Amino acid sequence: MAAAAFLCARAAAAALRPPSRGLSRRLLASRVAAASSSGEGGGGVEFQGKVGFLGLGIMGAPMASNLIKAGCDVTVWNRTKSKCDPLLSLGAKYEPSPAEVASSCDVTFAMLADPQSAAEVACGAGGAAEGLAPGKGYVDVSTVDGATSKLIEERITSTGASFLEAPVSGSKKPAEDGLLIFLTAGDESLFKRVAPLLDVMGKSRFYLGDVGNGAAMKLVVNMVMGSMMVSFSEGLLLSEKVGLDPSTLVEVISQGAISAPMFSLKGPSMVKAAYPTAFPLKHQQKDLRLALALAESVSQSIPTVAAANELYKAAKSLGLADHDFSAVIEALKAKAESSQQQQFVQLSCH
Ligand SMILES: NC(=O)C1=CN([C@@H]2O[C@H](COP(=O)(O)OP(=O)(O)OC[C@H]3O[C@@H](n4cnc5c(N)ncnc54)[C@H](OP(=O)(O)O)[C@@H]3O)[C@@H](O)[C@H]2O)C=CC1
Ligand SMILES: O=CC(=O)O
Repeated sequence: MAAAAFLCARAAAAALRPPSRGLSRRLLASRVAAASSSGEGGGGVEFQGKVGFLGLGIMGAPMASNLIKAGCDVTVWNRTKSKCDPLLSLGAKYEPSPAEVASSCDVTFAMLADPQSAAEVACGAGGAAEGLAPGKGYVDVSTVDGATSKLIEERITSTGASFLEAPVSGSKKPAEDGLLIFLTAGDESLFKRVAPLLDVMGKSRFYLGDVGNGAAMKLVVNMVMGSMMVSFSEGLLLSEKVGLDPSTLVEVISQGAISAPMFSLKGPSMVKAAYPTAFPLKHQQKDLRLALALAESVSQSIPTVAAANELYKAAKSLGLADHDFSAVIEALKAKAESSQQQQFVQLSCH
């Protein structure tokens, strides 16, 4: 079972593709109903309990918002309390700690920045585990490494509650549109229980077996994405250097075999040196760092990813950590400038 991946076919949800900007309350509510009545997932029991949501950043806020719009009874918490306000205006309740959210809800989702914050919010003082008990569920949708996920699982299940890791593929807009891809692993009955909720927030869900497999799948996907972005950046800069219009390159790529939504989406703003944050560069670098450790654990060589990681680190040191990850192109520009300066110094010295 651990190695087997099951994509749950959800014909009803697939038929309910969202409009281009966000999902209407009616559409979201119908998604809950469709997923609940589809009968798949061990009975497709309708989710009627209370839902907690911890972490209202770029991803957590629209995910929680979609649950509220779908008619779920949602209680939120965020370290920076002001980020709860838009959700409270939509009808969410508030509790002052992760423990209190978990104790007042049947199932609690967590969407935190990194392994450290995910572990702290789940297992630290006032953390979710303190409010959990048998019958409750904890679903961590943050991108972390398998070891962190297993540590969280151990603490959560020690309370008698059940645990599901469920990192997501898809960025800010897919989160707004309810089009995320869930990469889940862990307690299969919890997976089935929260399926109607996952179907509100996402377009598909994979169940991958043991805890760690969801994290690993997410890291592999994101290491490919991070390297693709570096390669794309190199292409944009080279095209410009040799006198081509990089906007034309974006168009050419969009029509061929290497076309990818990411290139079409990010390319036009990258050409204008604009990097509105959808996926923060610091998180992409974190994912590459974790993917490198994953590869190391099985002695797998991933030299392209290692090189890409260095570039994201350089971009962070240029102050670009909170920009979109497409700002990695600025690290390449800085490299080109510094090698030009070095050439100039060498020429002047001779
Ligand atoms: N953005 C994207 O496109 C995608 C991101 N992801 C992953 O999802 C996760 C969240 O990403 P995103 O929403 O973009 O990130 P953000 O940086 O926007 O949000 C991070 C969240 O974590 C909270 N947080 C950070 N440190 C702590 C801490 N020590 N204690 C408590 N809370 C903390 C923040 O709280 P506060 O508001 O107080 O800072 C905030 O709620 C990451 O793991 C990321 O890799 C996955 C898919 C896509
Ligand atoms: O983790 C980022 C994403 O776009 O997926």
